[in-house]
Amino acid sequence: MAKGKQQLSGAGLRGQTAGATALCTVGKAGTGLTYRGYDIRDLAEQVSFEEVAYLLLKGELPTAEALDAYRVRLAGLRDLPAALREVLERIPASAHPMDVMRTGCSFLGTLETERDFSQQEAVADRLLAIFPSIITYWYRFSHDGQRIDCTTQAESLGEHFLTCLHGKRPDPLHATVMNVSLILYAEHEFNASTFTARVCASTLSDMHSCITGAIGSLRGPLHGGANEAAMEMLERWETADQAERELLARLERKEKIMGFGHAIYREFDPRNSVIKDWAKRLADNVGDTTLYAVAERVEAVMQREKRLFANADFYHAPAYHFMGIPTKLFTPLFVMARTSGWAAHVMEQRDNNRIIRPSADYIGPELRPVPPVEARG
Ligand SMILES: CC(=O)SCCNC(=O)CCNC(=O)[C@H](O)C(C)(C)COP(=O)(O)OP(=O)(O)OC[C@H]1O[C@@H](n2cnc3c(N)ncnc32)[C@H](O)[C@@H]1OP(=O)(O)O
Ligand SMILES: O=C([O-])CC(=O)C(=O)O
Repeated sequence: MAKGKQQLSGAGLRGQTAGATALCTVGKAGTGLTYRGYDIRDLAEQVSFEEVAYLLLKGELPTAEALDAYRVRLAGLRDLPAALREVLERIPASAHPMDVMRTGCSFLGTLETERDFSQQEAVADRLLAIFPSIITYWYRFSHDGQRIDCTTQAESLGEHFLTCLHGKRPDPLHATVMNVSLILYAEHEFNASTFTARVCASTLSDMHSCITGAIGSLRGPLHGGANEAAMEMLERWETADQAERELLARLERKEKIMGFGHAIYREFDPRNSVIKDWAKRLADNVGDTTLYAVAERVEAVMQREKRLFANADFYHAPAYHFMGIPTKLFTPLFVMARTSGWAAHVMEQRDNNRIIRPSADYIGPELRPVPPVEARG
């Protein structure tokens, strides 16, 4: 019993420092979020996702000239190799899009293997540029039988995604929200998926393996999968009152409510108010009278009943929905953004590496003899 308790108190490595980073601070003084010293709210208001990716991967915000060159570079890396297209065409429509992202990343690693670490920035740029093409090519082929052209001239990664998905240039409001969303999701210190990437990097593995592992970690509903799970919950409810009644019943049954709570933030998630404002604008834009109101009621009830706040995933659900993005593609969007942070962490880990290998408290049986097979059971 004492051992079990000890185990629980250390569960999830909560509160333990597991390394150093110059990339990001989460929850300093209980609240804020910064990327390389810049406040997330300033970044979300003033720059593009491409600038943030450059900041994370290369250390500083780009000059105007460097940014132009970076945009052109990323746009030139969007196309899919024929062999990858063939693989994507074989994945059924019933597959989860996160499995498509994981497979696409892993397969690309067989075609464009990172042979040595001098290629790391090139691999990171390629992954950033190609993920929107991977997911939309598969989605459009498996759902509509269409082989889309992934070489759009869209200026930004977000617009490229929306153009490929919907087959037309996006509404400027959607392009703006997508940009903000990608910035909010870009980086978050030693969260589970980034830590996965760093553990993998610490063995001196290749970039595709690190990112493939990170995608697997992000997929779960306790992490990135919460935006999809939040949407599935919200769309069941037709009015705010119904939402409140059924939410209270879920809480009574001690169910976890996806999109609420956080391992590090204690008072609020600074990304929430940003994406919430944009979700409201999108709701007004589409004339929504239900979903946003339901989401606001859920947020209020969670605060009142559990003192739990909405995290970055919660209002991303209605925001993406209002932009006509299928629910199953919500977490892949998180991948598209977080690839910048993951790759930056892989590079940082490689810069000052020691294999990550913690210890465990042993709670199994004492030393004992191996019984012969006929004596077991
Ligand atoms: C972008 C992101 O990845 S943000 C995270 C996205 N994930 C989610 O939204 C999933 C729902 N949330 C959760 O499961 C958790 O809040 C996590 C995984 C984010 C953090 O987990 P922890 O650090 O273990 O949470 P924490 O220690 O703060 O939990 C405290 C208590 O609140 C409860 N709690 C935490 N979150 C929730 C929730 N969303 N719904 C109901 N109860 C909750 C816990 O069960 C725990 O109760 P207990 O003390 O009775 O066991
Ligand atoms: O930091 C975490 O544990 C989860 C999170 O919010 C993120 O990865 O964006």
